[in-house]
Amino acid sequence: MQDLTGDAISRAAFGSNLSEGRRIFRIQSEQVQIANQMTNLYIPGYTYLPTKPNRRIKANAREVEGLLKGIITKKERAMKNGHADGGDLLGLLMQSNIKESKDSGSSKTIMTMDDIIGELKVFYFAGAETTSVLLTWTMIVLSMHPEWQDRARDEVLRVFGKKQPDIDGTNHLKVVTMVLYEVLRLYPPITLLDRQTYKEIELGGVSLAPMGEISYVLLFLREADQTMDEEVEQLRQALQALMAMVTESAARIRNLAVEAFSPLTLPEIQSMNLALLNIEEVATEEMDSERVHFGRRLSITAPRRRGRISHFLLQLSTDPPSKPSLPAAMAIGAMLQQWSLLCFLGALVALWWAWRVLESTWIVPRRLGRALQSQGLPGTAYRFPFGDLKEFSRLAAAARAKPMPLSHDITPRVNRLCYNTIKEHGKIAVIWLGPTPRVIVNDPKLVREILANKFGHLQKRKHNGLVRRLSNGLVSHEGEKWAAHRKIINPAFHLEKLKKMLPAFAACANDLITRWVGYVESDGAKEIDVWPEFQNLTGDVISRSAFGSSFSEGRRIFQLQSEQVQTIVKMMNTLYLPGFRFLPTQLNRKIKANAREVEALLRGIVSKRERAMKEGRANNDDLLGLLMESNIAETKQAGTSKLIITMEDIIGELKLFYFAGMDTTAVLLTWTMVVLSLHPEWQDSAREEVLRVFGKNQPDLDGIHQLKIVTMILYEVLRLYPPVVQLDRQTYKEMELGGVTYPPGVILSLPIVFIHHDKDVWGEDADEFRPERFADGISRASKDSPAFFPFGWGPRICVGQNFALVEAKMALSSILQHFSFRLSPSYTHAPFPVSTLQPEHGAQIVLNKL
Ligand code: HEM
Repeated sequence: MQDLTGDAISRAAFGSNLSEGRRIFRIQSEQVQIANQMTNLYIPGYTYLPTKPNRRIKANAREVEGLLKGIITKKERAMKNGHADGGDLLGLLMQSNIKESKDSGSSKTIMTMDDIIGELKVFYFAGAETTSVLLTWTMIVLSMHPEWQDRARDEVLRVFGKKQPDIDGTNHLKVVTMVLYEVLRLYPPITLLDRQTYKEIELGGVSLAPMGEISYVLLFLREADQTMDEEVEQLRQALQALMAMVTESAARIRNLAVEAFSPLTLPEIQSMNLALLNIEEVATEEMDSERVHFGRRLSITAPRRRGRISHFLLQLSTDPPSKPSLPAAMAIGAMLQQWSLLCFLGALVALWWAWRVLESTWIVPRRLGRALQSQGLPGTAYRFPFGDLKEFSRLAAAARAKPMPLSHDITPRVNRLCYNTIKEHGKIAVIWLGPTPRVIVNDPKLVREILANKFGHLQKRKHNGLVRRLSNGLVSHEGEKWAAHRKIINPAFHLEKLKKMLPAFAACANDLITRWVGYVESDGAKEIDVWPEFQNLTGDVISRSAFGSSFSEGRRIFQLQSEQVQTIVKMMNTLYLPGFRFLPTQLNRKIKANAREVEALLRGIVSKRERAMKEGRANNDDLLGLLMESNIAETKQAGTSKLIITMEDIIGELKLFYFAGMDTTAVLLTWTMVVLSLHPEWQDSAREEVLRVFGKNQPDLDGIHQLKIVTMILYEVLRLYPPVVQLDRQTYKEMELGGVTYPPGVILSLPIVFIHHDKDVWGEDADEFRPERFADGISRASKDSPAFFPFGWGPRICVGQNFALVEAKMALSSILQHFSFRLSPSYTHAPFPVSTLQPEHGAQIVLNKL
């Protein structure tokens, strides 16, 4: 119900920007949870402390505001260009704001951007949670009273039959309305309303002074020991009594406070090793700047604050404690000893860190650079400490700044530094993105040799701990661990297992089509940005096929994983210094908090499944079930009692499925839509094939295997726009390759996108879209066969390639059955590599219902 009402607000507020809306409502729900945890004890100024909940709240608020700002700006632009539909809440709000501002004759709008953001945030707070608890209690109450459930159903069926409820009909629902009223009476979503007196008022014969609620009680105990428990308890009781009285009437505070404290004698107070006791309470003007003394050490002060409200301070002075203390000289000596030990340890850590930095940014790169140069390898020389990183960023920024024509010749935009290097130095050349040499290997034969890795001299690049938190699974394992995991994971992706997941693929594709039909029906033709739509689709597909029914938790995971990708990619394109991940920077904290949340969600899902399997009530047709079954089978075969893949390992693999399977397939579908819009003749042939094979029926696996043209098109899109533009391997032992001896520690960069566009390999038409080159299969498509590596090659080839291709064919077939499409005039062609090759400004496509 939370999902439902959040979606309802998102759609009602933002129309087609639904996916951003969803993310906002999730963050807002989290904000409510954190705020609820914090309401118990609030200390003024607390919001400024860098505590975990405070940081989280601020980061969340920034993200929500950023998202809302983006949506509003987009809407403003669309309104200016006259192609905004104003049918959603945001549109109506903005139109009304403009109209009211015009009517009032002012040049500035009445509501600023910040005001609008504030209002939108309130819609979520006020509209999502309240309506969802109403629905939830209604379901519970109607389950407890089936006779009312039946009456409500009879009424609904009488009014609507099985048709979609409409607004006229809802006005005729009498029983349903009565039920909802009664639920609202018994379970009001908001249980309590508060108001604060601001001037003196009379209410029910009692005069209430202007007064706030108790803001907090702070007990500050220093060096307390057990013998004081009793006295502390006494004082605590007195404080509670005081608080109870304070709330009665501010006018009577002083007298009652004295009463409460008079039983506490001075010797009692003195016997306590209580250095400071501090109560702050919002009080009245009457108490203003008044100090009331209790004996010698206890006083109450009420300093003025901002005229109207003042603070009420109860204080014990800090006389020397009665406990015998260390002689001053000894205490100072002990402190110095501790201090010098700390300094010494600090200096050791600093020295170690300085050595690590020097070694990694100066000694090692110079040694490796000399080893490569001496063999005549062309390329750039190392420059401390960034190498070509700054040039890389400058060229990337320059390439991004310019729009590119609607052509498939994308390599100069995707990686300008690599493009320039290949042009200047040839197909094998060195560059330095930071202090590690990177050899570009733009040769399919050598790429196959590297990916085959027959002698085990190569490994995946070792990423730092933060990157590993994104996807610590198969893709980053090496050696025996990789082999054991791959053996267990492989069966889960076999074609016959995909058959079991097909209903999940179909359900997600149907959701997408229903949503798109909804968009189009209201407008005839409709422009949508298909990139976020496909991200949602592929995230949903992984969630459903990995977790079956625990699919809604899956949604939250894929949103967090997408966010992680963005943050980590940002970090990977900067210079990484050893130990950096331990610093509490905003980026590091965000990555860790997200990783913790994803891991906790996954741990919950896996434990639930383990329990269900033990109780024999698990349905193991999803990826998680298949993985767990295969794990048990392999463990039994190996004759060990401990499972080969631990709970932590399974969590790592599941995270990886999201990371590896989501954006990759989403960009494949996105570029396919763009390319088929540019080449309508291929769109038509693909549609003819799909209609010939399936008619208007739901695509099935047998039919999917018969799709020849669709397959050729997907291959050609994967060639021109490979989702993974480059693969990296790092030498781990000395090795020989193409006549050069590489020392350990060199990165071999395999620029898939450059190989896929190389005219020497594919012919003069390499930059053109010609799916027919795949008519006789992959190996005949290029001169130097095979030179097609979208899923990698060799033992580490993508385990999910069948999954991705079946998913893409299912989605594309469903789209072709229902729509024709073309590029929108607002589309800007801007392929850009983030972790995958993404459309930088989205992919705006105009859909026409067939
Ligand atoms: C169009 C979609 C996809 C593309 C282009 C793609 C591409 C790749 C590539 C290039 C690799 C090799 C990485 C390397 O050698 O360094 C890889 C590995 C991998 N992919 Fe995919 N992938 C796609 C979809 C998926 C899906 C849907 C899943 C899972 C649900 C998946 C899971 C994996 C895994 C687990 C590995 C690691 C294999 C290993 O190291 O043994 N991929 N993928």
